[in-house]
Amino acid sequence: MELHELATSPLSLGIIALSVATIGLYKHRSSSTTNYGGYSLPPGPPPDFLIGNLRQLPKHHMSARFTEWARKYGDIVHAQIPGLRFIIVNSYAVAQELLTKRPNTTAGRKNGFMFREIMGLWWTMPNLPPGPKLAEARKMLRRAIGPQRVGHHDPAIEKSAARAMVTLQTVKGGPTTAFFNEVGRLVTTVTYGEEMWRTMGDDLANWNCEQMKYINEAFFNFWPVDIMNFLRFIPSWMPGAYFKKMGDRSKWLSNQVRHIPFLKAQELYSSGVLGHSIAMDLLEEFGATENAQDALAILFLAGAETTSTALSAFCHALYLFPEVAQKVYAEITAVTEGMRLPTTNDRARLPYTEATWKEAFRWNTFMPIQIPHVTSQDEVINGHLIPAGSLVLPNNEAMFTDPGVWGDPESFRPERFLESGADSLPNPLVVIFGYGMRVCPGLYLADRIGFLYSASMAMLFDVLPLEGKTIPDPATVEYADIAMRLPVGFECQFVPRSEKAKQLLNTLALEA
Ligand code: HEM
Repeated sequence: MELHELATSPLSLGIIALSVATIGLYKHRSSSTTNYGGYSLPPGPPPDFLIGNLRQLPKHHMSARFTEWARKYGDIVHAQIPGLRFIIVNSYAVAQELLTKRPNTTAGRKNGFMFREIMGLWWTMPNLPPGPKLAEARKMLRRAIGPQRVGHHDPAIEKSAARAMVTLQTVKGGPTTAFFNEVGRLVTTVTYGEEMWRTMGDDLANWNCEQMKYINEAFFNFWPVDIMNFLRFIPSWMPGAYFKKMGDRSKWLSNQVRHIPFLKAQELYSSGVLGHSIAMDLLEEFGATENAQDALAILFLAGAETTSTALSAFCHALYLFPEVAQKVYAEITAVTEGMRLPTTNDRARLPYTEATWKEAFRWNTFMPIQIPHVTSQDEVINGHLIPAGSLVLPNNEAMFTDPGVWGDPESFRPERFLESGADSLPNPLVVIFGYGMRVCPGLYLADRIGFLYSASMAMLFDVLPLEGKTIPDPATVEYADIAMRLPVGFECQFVPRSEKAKQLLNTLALEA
C-alpha cells in the first residue's frame, strides 16, 4: 500500500488509530502553531485531524509538492502523518547549520521493522544508528576511499572509463543500463579486486540489483508490520503475506551480498591473489571483522545506481544542449589534442567541463530529496523548534531551483559557476552528497568516476537523437518518479565526433 492511499483505506484508518495510540505522536505536540518554551514549530500546510498531512502527500512527485511548500512557507517546513514528523529543509545554509554543525543530535536514521528485520537489512550503513558500528565503518571507508587514498583507484577508473566508451558506441536507445553495468563492474573491482569480478562479478551484480529493487519498494510503500510487529508470525504462504515473501527473498539476497564475497575475498587474500582493492586495505588494517565485511558489502548498493544516474544526467545534458556539449568538447580536446582520454590530472585545466558537471547535478536534479536524518533531541533553529524524533529531509530540488539563489534556475547554464560572484553559489557537488556525520563516504570516488567518464564521453561523442527523432524542448521532458530521478524515454546514440575519435576508440577497443 502506498503512503497516500492510507488516507482513504478503511484498514488504514484502523492502523492510523492504532499508531496514534501506540506512538502517541499527538500526545503533546500536535499543532504547528503551538508554542513550546517560546519556540514554535516551523510553518507548514495545515494538518487534518488525526491523519495530519497525509491527504496532501501526492501519489507522484512528492519532491514537487515539497518544493511548492518551500515557496509558500520558506526554508524550513513542518508536516506530519501519524507516527512521523517531517522537517523539510529547503536551504543549504539551514541544512548545514542543522545537520553539519550539530552532528551529535541530528545524525540518526529511521527504518521500519520491515526493512530492518523482515528484509534483514539492519546492517546496511546508510541505515545504521550512530554508534560504534557506524563510526568504525565510516573510518574504514575514509581510510580506503577518502581524499588521501582515492587516487590509488585511478588506474581502475581510467580502465573502466575506456571500456565504457567502447560500449557506448554500440548503444542506440537508453544509455542508463550501459552506465550502470560498467559502474557496477568498477565498484565491484575497486571493492574486492579484479579477480573477484572475474569469479563472481555477474552473481554479485544480479544479487545487488534485485536487492535494490526491494529496497526501493520498501521505501515507497507502507508496511502494516512496521506498526504491528506481531504480523511477522504470519507464514509466507498465507494470502496477503506478500511482505513476508518479499522479506524472505530480500533476507536471502542480503546474506549473499554480505557474506559470500567477503569469504571469497579472504580466500583470495590467503592465496595472495586478491589484488589491489578496498577489501585488501581493510583486511590488512582491520582484519576479517564483521564491520569490514559490512562496510564492503554496502558499496555496490550505495554506489552503483547513484553514480550511474549522475552519468545519465550529464549525458542527457550533452544531448539536450549541443552548444554546451560543443564547448566542453573544445575545451577537453585543447588539453588532450583528442589523442588520449582525459585523466584526473587534466581536471584543473578543464573549468568549463567542471562547471558543466556541476550544472548537471543541479539542473532538474537527479536526487531531489536526500536520505532523511533523524533528530535525537529537541533542536532550535531560526527560532523554530525541531522536536526530537523528527525526520529531517534536505530538499535538493528546492535548494537547486530557488530563484533568489540562482536567478534563472530553469536554464542549463554552466557559465553561472564561472562568472564573478560564483563563489557565493552552493556547490552542487557538495550539496548533493549530504551532511555532517552522515556525508556520503563514497563522494570522492563517485566524483572521480563521474568526471572521468563524463569528460571522456564529451570528448569522443556527439550525443544525438535516434534516426528520425529530434531533440525535445528541455521544458517538456518528464522525469520518472523514483528516488533517483531520470528522464523518461531518453534514447540517444553516440556518434564519434571526428576521425581522431574513431581511431582512439579502435585503440581502446583493442586494449579493453
Ligand atoms: C553521484 C553519486 C552519489 C551520490 C549523489 C551519493 C549521495 C549520498 C547521500 C546524499 C548520502 C546520505 C548523506 C546524508 O545522509 O547526509 C549518501 C550516503 C552514503 N553513500 Fe553515497 N552517493 C553517491 C555515490 C556513492 C558511492 C560511489 C559510494 C561508495 C562506493 C557511496 C556510499 C555511500 C554510503 C556507504 C552512504 C551511507 C553513509 C551513512 O549513512 O553514514 N555513495 N550518499
